[in-house]
Amino acid sequence: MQTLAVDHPLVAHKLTTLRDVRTDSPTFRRLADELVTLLAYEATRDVRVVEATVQTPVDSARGVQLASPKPLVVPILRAGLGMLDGMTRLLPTAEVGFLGMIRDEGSLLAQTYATRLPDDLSGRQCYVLDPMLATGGTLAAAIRLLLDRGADDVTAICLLAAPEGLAHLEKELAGSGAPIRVVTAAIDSHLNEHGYIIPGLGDAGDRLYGVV
Ligand SMILES: O=P(O)(O)OC[C@H]1O[C@H](OP(=O)(O)OP(=O)(O)O)[C@H](O)[C@@H]1O
Ligand SMILES: O=c1cc[nH]c(=O)[nH]1
Ligand SMILES: [Mg+2]
Repeated sequence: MQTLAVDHPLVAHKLTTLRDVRTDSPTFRRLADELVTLLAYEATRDVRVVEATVQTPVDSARGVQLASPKPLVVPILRAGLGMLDGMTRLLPTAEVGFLGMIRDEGSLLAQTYATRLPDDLSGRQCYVLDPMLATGGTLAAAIRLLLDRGADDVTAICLLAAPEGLAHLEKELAGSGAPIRVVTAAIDSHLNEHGYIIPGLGDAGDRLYGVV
């Protein structure tokens, strides 16, 4: 599994404001949207393309186009939805599927409550969107579900990741055969006893959707 913490002053600046408890939900939503576009630029370095020739107004030009089948973008509801527009801005022709998952705050285990995805993902590159990689339980379950349907290349795009969550993903998904990548704005220090990322940014879904 490859992990990339994107090192860029704009990412760092936007993340700092995103963390700030004084940042209201409209601003939080805008910053999450801007951050995912910056992260998606790095996360799509391996997006599959095929050679293509087009006619310019003056001559023919050899280039590339996105390969088929089209990539699949999977926001994990609720908080992942705040990253969807920023991702489709970069990959407008991608298909979008949905997973609704919620972490039980006692057991910290992820439950899936909604699945709107193709049954067969053979040969598909998938980009999973979830702002927070804390224990890794949610993303591990989501990526496992995609691999079980045949996905052969999965990249998770997060805003914050905890070392514990990265280690969990590594353990759960090692040996899956398909390339698994995590692209994040930062790797934070640790999880607290409630499974929250420290220093983190609080509950991403609550901050995105005005739950005070
Ligand atoms: O790595 P984990 O320990 O699984 O925690 C990360 C998950 O927790 C939060 O979701 P939550 O369950 O709070 O639901 P929400 O997205 O609707 O807020 C967050 O959006 C991630 O999906
Ligand atoms: O810090 C955390 C951990 C899990 N989920 C969140 O939204 N924030
Ligand atoms: Mg969530």
